[in-house]
Amino acid sequence: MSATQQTGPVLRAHAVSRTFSTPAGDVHAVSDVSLEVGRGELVVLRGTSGSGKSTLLHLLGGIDEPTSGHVEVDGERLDSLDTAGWLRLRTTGIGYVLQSFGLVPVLSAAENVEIPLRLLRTEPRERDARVREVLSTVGLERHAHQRPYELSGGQQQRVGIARAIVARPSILLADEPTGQLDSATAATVMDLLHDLVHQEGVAAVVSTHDPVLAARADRVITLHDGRVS
Ligand SMILES: Nc1ncnc2c1ncn2[C@@H]1O[C@H](COP(=O)(O)OP(=O)(O)OP(=O)(O)O)[C@@H](O)[C@H]1O
Repeated sequence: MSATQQTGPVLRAHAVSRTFSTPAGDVHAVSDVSLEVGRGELVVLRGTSGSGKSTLLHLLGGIDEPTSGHVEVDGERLDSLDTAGWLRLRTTGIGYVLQSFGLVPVLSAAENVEIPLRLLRTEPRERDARVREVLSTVGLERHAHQRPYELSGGQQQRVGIARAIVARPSILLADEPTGQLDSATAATVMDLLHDLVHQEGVAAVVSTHDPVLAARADRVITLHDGRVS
Protein backbone atom coordinates (compact mmCIF):
# COMPACT_ATOMS: atom_id res chain seq x y z
CA MET A 1 0.00 0.00 0.00
CA SER A 2 1.42 3.43 -0.85
CA ALA A 3 1.85 6.12 1.79
CA THR A 4 -0.82 8.30 0.19
CA GLN A 5 -3.42 5.51 0.34
CA GLN A 6 -2.92 5.03 4.06
CA THR A 7 -5.55 6.86 6.08
CA GLY A 8 -4.97 5.57 9.63
CA PRO A 9 -1.89 6.15 11.80
CA VAL A 10 1.33 5.84 9.81
CA LEU A 11 3.20 4.31 12.71
CA ARG A 12 1.79 1.85 15.20
CA ALA A 13 3.56 0.02 18.00
CA HIS A 14 1.55 -2.79 19.57
CA ALA A 15 2.67 -3.70 23.09
CA VAL A 16 6.35 -3.75 22.16
CA SER A 17 8.93 -4.94 24.66
CA ARG A 18 12.66 -5.38 24.33
CA THR A 19 14.65 -7.31 26.91
CA PHE A 20 18.44 -7.56 26.74
CA SER A 21 20.11 -10.58 28.32
CA THR A 22 23.32 -9.49 30.02
CA PRO A 23 25.75 -11.31 32.33
CA ALA A 24 24.25 -9.26 35.17
CA GLY A 25 20.71 -10.41 34.28
CA ASP A 26 17.88 -9.33 32.02
CA VAL A 27 17.47 -5.64 31.25
CA HIS A 28 13.88 -4.70 30.40
CA ALA A 29 14.77 -1.69 28.24
CA VAL A 30 11.25 -1.26 26.79
CA SER A 31 8.17 -2.83 28.35
CA ASP A 32 4.73 -3.10 26.80
CA VAL A 33 4.72 0.20 24.89
CA SER A 34 1.84 0.92 22.52
CA LEU A 35 1.61 4.10 20.49
CA GLU A 36 0.19 5.50 17.28
CA VAL A 37 1.55 8.43 15.31
CA GLY A 38 -0.33 10.10 12.47
CA ARG A 39 0.79 11.93 9.37
CA GLY A 40 1.89 15.47 10.17
CA GLU A 41 2.32 14.73 13.87
CA LEU A 42 5.46 15.40 15.88
CA VAL A 43 5.74 13.21 18.97
CA VAL A 44 8.54 13.84 21.43
CA LEU A 45 9.90 11.00 23.55
CA ARG A 46 11.15 12.16 26.91
CA GLY A 47 12.69 10.34 29.82
CA THR A 48 15.84 10.24 31.90
CA SER A 49 19.01 8.58 30.66
CA GLY A 50 18.45 4.83 30.41
CA SER A 51 14.65 5.11 30.30
CA GLY A 52 14.52 3.33 26.92
CA LYS A 53 14.19 6.15 24.35
CA SER A 54 16.90 4.92 21.96
CA THR A 55 15.77 1.31 22.27
CA LEU A 56 12.19 2.27 21.44
CA LEU A 57 13.31 4.35 18.43
CA HIS A 58 15.33 1.35 17.19
CA LEU A 59 12.23 -0.85 17.46
CA LEU A 60 10.05 1.73 15.66
CA GLY A 61 12.58 1.99 12.82
CA GLY A 62 13.21 -1.72 12.49
CA ILE A 63 16.87 -1.39 13.49
CA ASP A 64 16.14 -3.82 16.32
CA GLU A 65 13.37 -6.40 16.80
CA PRO A 66 11.02 -6.46 19.77
CA THR A 67 11.17 -9.40 22.13
CA SER A 68 7.38 -9.30 22.05
CA GLY A 69 4.77 -7.14 20.34
CA HIS A 70 5.10 -5.69 16.85
CA VAL A 71 5.44 -2.46 14.86
CA GLU A 72 3.46 -1.42 11.77
CA VAL A 73 4.54 1.22 9.26
CA ASP A 74 1.98 2.32 6.67
CA GLY A 75 -0.16 -0.65 7.71
CA GLU A 76 2.60 -3.22 7.17
CA ARG A 77 4.03 -5.27 10.02
CA LEU A 78 7.80 -4.91 10.10
CA ASP A 79 8.18 -8.56 11.14
CA SER A 80 6.33 -9.74 8.03
CA LEU A 81 8.32 -7.83 5.39
CA ASP A 82 10.26 -9.78 2.77
CA THR A 83 13.64 -8.57 1.56
CA ALA A 84 12.16 -6.32 -1.13
CA GLY A 85 9.67 -4.83 1.31
CA TRP A 86 12.40 -4.26 3.82
CA LEU A 87 14.63 -2.49 1.27
CA ARG A 88 11.72 -0.29 0.21
CA LEU A 89 11.03 0.65 3.81
CA ARG A 90 14.67 1.41 4.57
CA THR A 91 15.13 3.60 1.49
CA THR A 92 11.78 5.40 1.25
CA GLY A 93 9.70 4.58 4.32
CA ILE A 94 11.81 5.82 7.21
CA GLY A 95 14.15 8.79 7.54
CA TYR A 96 16.65 8.91 10.38
CA VAL A 97 18.24 11.95 11.95
CA LEU A 98 21.28 11.19 14.07
CA GLN A 99 22.60 13.13 17.06
CA SER A 100 26.10 13.14 15.54
CA PHE A 101 24.74 14.25 12.10
CA GLY A 102 26.33 11.22 10.35
CA LEU A 103 27.46 13.20 7.30
CA VAL A 104 30.10 11.88 4.90
CA PRO A 105 32.99 14.36 5.42
CA VAL A 106 34.36 14.25 1.85
CA LEU A 107 30.98 14.99 0.27
CA SER A 108 29.34 18.41 -0.07
CA ALA A 109 26.03 19.20 1.60
CA ALA A 110 24.18 18.50 -1.66
CA GLU A 111 26.05 15.23 -2.23
CA ASN A 112 25.21 14.08 1.30
CA VAL A 113 21.55 14.92 0.80
CA GLU A 114 21.32 13.07 -2.53
CA ILE A 115 22.61 9.73 -1.14
CA PRO A 116 19.11 8.20 -0.62
CA LEU A 117 18.06 9.27 -4.13
CA ARG A 118 21.18 7.68 -5.64
CA LEU A 119 20.33 4.45 -3.80
CA LEU A 120 16.85 4.69 -5.33
CA ARG A 121 18.40 5.35 -8.79
CA THR A 122 16.32 8.50 -9.15
CA GLU A 123 16.83 10.11 -12.55
CA PRO A 124 19.57 12.83 -12.27
CA ARG A 125 17.43 15.82 -13.23
CA GLU A 126 14.68 14.87 -10.77
CA ARG A 127 17.33 14.11 -8.14
CA ASP A 128 19.00 17.52 -8.51
CA ALA A 129 15.66 19.31 -8.36
CA ARG A 130 14.60 17.48 -5.19
CA VAL A 131 17.98 18.10 -3.52
CA ARG A 132 17.71 21.81 -4.31
CA GLU A 133 14.17 21.82 -2.96
CA VAL A 134 15.00 20.22 0.40
CA LEU A 135 18.17 22.29 0.84
CA SER A 136 16.02 25.36 0.34
CA THR A 137 13.44 24.01 2.81
CA VAL A 138 16.13 23.71 5.51
CA GLY A 139 17.56 27.14 4.59
CA LEU A 140 20.84 25.92 3.12
CA GLU A 141 20.44 26.61 -0.59
CA ARG A 142 23.54 28.83 -0.51
CA HIS A 143 25.63 26.17 1.21
CA ALA A 144 25.00 23.29 -1.19
CA HIS A 145 28.63 22.96 -2.25
CA GLN A 146 30.22 23.23 1.18
CA ARG A 147 31.65 20.23 2.98
CA PRO A 148 30.49 19.41 6.53
CA TYR A 149 33.64 20.88 8.16
CA GLU A 150 32.79 24.24 6.56
CA LEU A 151 29.35 24.25 8.21
CA SER A 152 28.27 25.00 11.78
CA GLY A 153 26.77 22.24 13.93
CA GLY A 154 23.28 23.57 13.36
CA GLN A 155 23.87 23.73 9.60
CA GLN A 156 25.26 20.17 9.61
CA GLN A 157 22.13 18.96 11.39
CA ARG A 158 20.02 20.76 8.78
CA VAL A 159 21.87 18.77 6.13
CA GLY A 160 21.14 15.60 8.15
CA ILE A 161 17.46 16.52 8.27
CA ALA A 162 17.38 17.32 4.54
CA ARG A 163 18.92 13.90 3.82
CA ALA A 164 16.36 12.21 6.06
CA ILE A 165 13.39 13.74 4.22
CA VAL A 166 14.71 13.84 0.64
CA ALA A 167 13.08 10.52 -0.33
CA ARG A 168 9.75 11.63 1.19
CA PRO A 169 9.60 9.05 3.99
CA SER A 170 6.38 8.26 5.84
CA ILE A 171 8.21 8.35 9.15
CA LEU A 172 10.97 10.50 10.55
CA LEU A 173 12.85 9.21 13.59
CA ALA A 174 15.39 11.33 15.44
CA ASP A 175 17.41 10.29 18.49
CA GLU A 176 18.50 13.40 20.41
CA PRO A 177 18.93 15.41 17.18
CA THR A 178 19.83 18.54 19.13
CA GLY A 179 22.10 16.84 21.67
CA GLN A 180 25.27 18.37 20.21
CA LEU A 181 23.88 21.86 19.67
CA ASP A 182 23.76 24.95 21.89
CA SER A 183 20.30 25.79 23.20
CA ALA A 184 19.52 28.58 20.70
CA THR A 185 20.56 26.43 17.72
CA ALA A 186 18.72 23.45 19.19
CA ALA A 187 15.53 25.52 19.34
CA THR A 188 15.81 26.53 15.66
CA VAL A 189 16.47 22.92 14.62
CA MET A 190 13.46 21.75 16.64
CA ASP A 191 11.31 24.46 15.04
CA LEU A 192 12.50 23.32 11.63
CA LEU A 193 11.58 19.71 12.45
CA HIS A 194 8.16 20.84 13.64
CA ASP A 195 7.49 22.84 10.45
CA LEU A 196 8.79 20.05 8.20
CA VAL A 197 6.64 17.42 9.83
CA HIS A 198 3.55 19.49 9.12
CA GLN A 199 4.69 20.61 5.67
CA GLU A 200 5.79 17.17 4.42
CA GLY A 201 3.02 15.28 6.27
CA VAL A 202 5.49 12.93 7.86
CA ALA A 203 4.92 11.11 11.17
CA ALA A 204 7.83 11.99 13.46
CA VAL A 205 9.15 10.64 16.74
CA VAL A 206 11.97 12.65 18.26
CA SER A 207 13.75 11.97 21.55
CA THR A 208 15.07 14.78 23.69
CA HIS A 209 16.04 15.41 27.30
CA ASP A 210 15.17 19.07 26.91
CA PRO A 211 11.76 20.14 28.28
CA VAL A 212 11.89 23.43 26.33
CA LEU A 213 12.27 21.52 23.06
CA ALA A 214 9.62 19.01 24.10
CA ALA A 215 7.17 21.92 24.40
CA ARG A 216 7.35 22.30 20.60
CA ALA A 217 5.87 18.82 20.07
CA ASP A 218 2.27 18.02 19.18
CA ARG A 219 2.38 15.29 21.84
CA VAL A 220 4.87 14.21 24.49
CA ILE A 221 5.36 10.61 25.60
CA THR A 222 7.43 10.11 28.72
CA LEU A 223 9.26 6.86 29.37
CA HIS A 224 10.22 5.70 32.82
CA ASP A 225 12.16 2.44 33.18
CA GLY A 226 11.02 1.41 29.69
CA ARG A 227 7.33 2.06 30.30
CA VAL A 228 5.11 4.95 29.22
CA SER A 229 4.44 6.87 32.42
N1 LIG B 1 22.50 -3.63 23.54
C1 LIG B 1 22.20 -3.54 24.84
N2 LIG B 1 22.56 -4.52 25.70
C2 LIG B 1 22.23 -4.47 26.99
N3 LIG B 1 21.57 -3.44 27.57
C3 LIG B 1 21.18 -2.44 26.76
C4 LIG B 1 21.48 -2.42 25.38
N4 LIG B 1 20.98 -1.28 24.84
C5 LIG B 1 20.39 -0.60 25.84
N5 LIG B 1 20.52 -1.29 27.00
C6 LIG B 1 19.99 -0.88 28.31
O1 LIG B 1 18.62 -0.60 28.14
C7 LIG B 1 18.23 0.52 28.93
C8 LIG B 1 17.65 1.59 28.04
O2 LIG B 1 18.70 2.14 27.24
P1 LIG B 1 18.44 3.27 26.13
O3 LIG B 1 19.73 3.52 25.46
O4 LIG B 1 17.29 2.86 25.32
O5 LIG B 1 18.02 4.51 27.06
P2 LIG B 1 17.89 6.07 26.66
O6 LIG B 1 16.66 6.57 27.32
O7 LIG B 1 17.99 6.23 25.19
O8 LIG B 1 19.19 6.67 27.35
P3 LIG B 1 20.02 8.00 26.95
O9 LIG B 1 19.08 9.16 27.14
O10 LIG B 1 21.15 8.00 27.93
O11 LIG B 1 20.47 7.83 25.52
C9 LIG B 1 19.48 0.94 29.69
O12 LIG B 1 19.45 0.32 30.97
C10 LIG B 1 20.61 0.40 28.85
O13 LIG B 1 21.73 0.14 29.63
